[in-house]
Amino acid sequence: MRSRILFIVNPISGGQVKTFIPSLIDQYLDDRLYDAEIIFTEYPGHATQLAEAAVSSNVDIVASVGGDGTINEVACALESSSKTMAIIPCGSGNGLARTLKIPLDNRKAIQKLNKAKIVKIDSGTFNERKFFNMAGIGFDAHISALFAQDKNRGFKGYIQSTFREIAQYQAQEYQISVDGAVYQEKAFMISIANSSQYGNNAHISPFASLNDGLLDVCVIKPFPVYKFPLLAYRMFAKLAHKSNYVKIYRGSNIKITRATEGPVHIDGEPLFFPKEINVGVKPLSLSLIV
Ligand SMILES: Nc1ncnc2c1ncn2[C@@H]1O[C@H](COP(=O)(O)OP(=O)(O)OP(=O)(O)O)[C@@H](O)[C@H]1O
Repeated sequence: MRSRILFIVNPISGGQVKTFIPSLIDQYLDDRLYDAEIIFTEYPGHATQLAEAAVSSNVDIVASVGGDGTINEVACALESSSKTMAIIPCGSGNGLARTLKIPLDNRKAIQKLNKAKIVKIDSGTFNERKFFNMAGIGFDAHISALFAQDKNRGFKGYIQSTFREIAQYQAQEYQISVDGAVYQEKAFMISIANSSQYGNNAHISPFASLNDGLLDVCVIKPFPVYKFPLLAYRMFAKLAHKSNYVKIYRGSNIKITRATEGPVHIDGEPLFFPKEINVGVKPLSLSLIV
């Protein structure tokens, strides 16, 4: 029997047009295996609504065609359901897709669905919100907020915002509790890693695992701006843990407290959160085709 698959396409992710996606699906998805439907999102949050409707329908698989933000919207609806998710990476960073080794070439990613292998991954919670790749506080939350307003999405825009802001950003004090141990840290940013990378192969926590039931709390200490290229190099070389400016704690029951409420990001999407953030993990709660 053919599986019913719904492709949810975010037309703005990655700053590239997606009009070619339906013909790629038509050409490369095996129609002996799949009965496909394709819907383009019309506004932020629409992917969650479409995926929620799919959960209570006879759709078997929901494919997110976009970046980590679109994956988050779809996965929020599918997490802990009986449905399986697929990913066709079309974002700016594609952190989760890269970690799962899903081809970035859309044709190959679609063809892979014809030889589906299903895995389960953990998901994280950041207060009441779910995340699947990375959540964070500090500089990257600040950049996410700026990037969300930028019409020119994509890697270049992200790098431009980072270089413009990095020298002015002020580190903050945080209290971090990880499975009962309490640490006081002044941090440039704190990233909670389910996967190892932010996207674009920038690995902040090279040994983070998507299926260990744990999250990595990566504290990036304040650093002189001239050290940024070395820190960036270490991330791309999967050596961030060797930096004097990076500390990684691992656990499942995490609480972060800062002086005031402020920005956070959840899978790259900016939000405003209270000063106390409870972080948890739901082991193996999302089924994914890889
Ligand atoms: N039709 C739409 N119009 C405007 N925004 C949309 C639409 N559909 C979805 N969005 C929003 O687009 C945002 C960006 O999506 P996404 O994260 O997938 O792309 P990206 O940021 O370019 O990639 P990555 O997260 O991999 O860096 C999300 O916040 C999502 O809510």
